Amino acid sequence: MTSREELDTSGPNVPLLAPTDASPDFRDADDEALDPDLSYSEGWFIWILTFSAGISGLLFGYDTGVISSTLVTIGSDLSNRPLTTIDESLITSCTSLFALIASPFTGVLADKYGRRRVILVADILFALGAVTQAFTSRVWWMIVGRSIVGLAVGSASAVTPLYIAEVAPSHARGRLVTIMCLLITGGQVVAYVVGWLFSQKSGGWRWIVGLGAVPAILQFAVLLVLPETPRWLIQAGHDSQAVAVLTRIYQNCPECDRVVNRVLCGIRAEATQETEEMDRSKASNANLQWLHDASQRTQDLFYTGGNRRALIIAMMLQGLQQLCGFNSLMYFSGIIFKTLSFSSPTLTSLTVAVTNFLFTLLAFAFIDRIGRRRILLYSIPVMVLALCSCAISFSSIDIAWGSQPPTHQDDAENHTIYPLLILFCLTVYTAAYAFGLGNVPWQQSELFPLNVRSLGSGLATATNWGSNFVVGLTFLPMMEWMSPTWTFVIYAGVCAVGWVAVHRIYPEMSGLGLEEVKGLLANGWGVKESLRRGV
Ligand SMILES: O[C@H]1[C@H](O)[C@@H](O)[C@H](O)[C@@H](O)[C@H]1O
Repeated sequence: MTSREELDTSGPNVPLLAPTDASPDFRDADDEALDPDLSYSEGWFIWILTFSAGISGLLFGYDTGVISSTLVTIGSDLSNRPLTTIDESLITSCTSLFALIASPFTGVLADKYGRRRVILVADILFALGAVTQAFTSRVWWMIVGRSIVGLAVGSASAVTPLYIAEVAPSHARGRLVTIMCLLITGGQVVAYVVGWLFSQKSGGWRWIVGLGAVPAILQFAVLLVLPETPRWLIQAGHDSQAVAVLTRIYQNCPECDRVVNRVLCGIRAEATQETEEMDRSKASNANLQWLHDASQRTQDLFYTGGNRRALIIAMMLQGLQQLCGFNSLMYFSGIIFKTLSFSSPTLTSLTVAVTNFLFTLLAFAFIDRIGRRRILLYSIPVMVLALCSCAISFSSIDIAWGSQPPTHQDDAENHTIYPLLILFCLTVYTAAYAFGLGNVPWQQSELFPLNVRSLGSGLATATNWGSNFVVGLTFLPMMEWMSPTWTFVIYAGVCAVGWVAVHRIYPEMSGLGLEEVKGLLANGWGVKESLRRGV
């Protein structure tokens, strides 16, 4: 372990540059000239770090995607009876509920023990949850297994984007975090395919859920040899290790030493400021210091204007990502397509999952070029149009939406062009969602300064899971009690309100260093400054 004082002699042999400060004019000409990021392609090391951490995304996608096929293939294998509606609701929603519980705590743990260790613990939980589900013969143990997976998904979804954002060079941060989203949506496609392959086999559902343990074990093994993020290492006082990691990250950069120093200065300035603040307020009992620090961070998050604004933006985006209703398709598209008389509802549902994956791939290619804000402002109106067209199409067919199972009032009437039109609208909606809202909110970590980053990310992730839980719980009742037309009109309304919020308060973050964002939000929402700067 190396102390901060040792760093100046152990770091790269160039003079230290002044750290970027929190001035509203957050990026000066000198920064541009020195920008490490604009003219080189990142090396293999950063890709290894990103993909290794991103396996959590695959697990997240797989474990949320398998539920629909699992439920329809369990039959009477659990507790020697068919699943009741309550069983099905509990098995489905306990995962989001426990993810909601885990995510804010993850923030505190990731500060104390490090980002990587939290991912390792999540892997153990993923594997434990998968094995519990695969070997159980009781409904209650199935619920326990799904809840353990929920804890894993909640912590992994909070800490993985944080890990990736903290290791990524700023010019590629958007793309690298989007890899996690790519793996989430890829995991959902794999889940649908595995579900389809095993659904005909007796007891096939045990394989469907049990296979979730494999990527978890793989990730555990890989992450054991990979490093912590440079930002956490500096915060924890391991400066020489941070220098080593940064040097490997920027190895392809023409002015590697200079760039490493610049990044290091920015991080150190933030870490030092935080240490000074923490030193000023010591807990009376040393054993409770971590609790004291956590409460100090919480106060800092809520009472410092810039941090509070960052939290509002992050929570707003995560809430919007879920309340726009996309996961109702993920969980219930089979039921929707069955009601619309498609001959193979599961195969039709696969179009949703595949479209989601392909357009996340497109976002991966464009996010750093178009910018986060602009991508949302372009894609949300398409979602609104698609949802409204969907609502109109639903109003044109005569469907009585019963809960178990949905029934048709008049089958002949439903065999019209409208089911195809609805499929088309839902595909367009999915494409627009995947291009924007499906991934931009996961860029959340870049909004927060170091001292409140993991707590802020944890709370934003909790908003995601809370809203996910609400949509999962309310979609079928809304379809039944309010009609499909009004359900989709409400989702369109949420998207429209969300567009206005994005337009007013979400500044463009593309290309900014993590330490520079603080300056942008310090005195206001920073929208105008960010647009003046351009992406
Ligand atoms: O970013 C992901 C992705 O869009 C998934 O398809 C969706 O199921 C998740 O809820 C979301 O967080």
